[in-house]
Amino acid sequence: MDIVFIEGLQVQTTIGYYEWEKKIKQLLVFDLQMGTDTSKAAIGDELAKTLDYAEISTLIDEFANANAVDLIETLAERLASHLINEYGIKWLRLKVSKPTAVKEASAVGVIIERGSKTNSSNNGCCA
Ligand SMILES: Nc1nc2c(c(=O)[nH]1)N=C([C@H](O)[C@@H](O)CO)CN2
Repeated sequence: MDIVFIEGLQVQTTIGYYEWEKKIKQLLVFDLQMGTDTSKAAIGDELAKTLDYAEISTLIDEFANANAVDLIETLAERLASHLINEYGIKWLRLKVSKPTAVKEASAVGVIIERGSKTNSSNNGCCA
């Protein structure tokens, strides 16, 4: 399986459990790996046949700003689900970091993996 990735995508948004957090914007950083077959785009040199990382970066910014939630777990889960449904992604790994949340740490956050890397056309054998 090939991967299209986005690393260090910075998004300012409203996120947090505490009341004071609901009145401000804070920095989130997104790292995303999406399993795909990049050869389909490479054969004809066609953007339409791959996952457009620029389009998906814009989508992540808009999604985070349209979905104010308490926990980064909730944002990560909803975003992963949206990407899988919208782009037919079979497997993804999403890291959401909140760099300013704990002053003693450079970043805190969550990493989730959804879907399967197994190629369904070979009956689960020998991925
Ligand atoms: N596992 C998590 N722990 C915490 C979260 C979170 O989203 N997931 N959020 C907070 C607060 O919003 C915090 O960021 C305020 O500094 C605390 N712990």
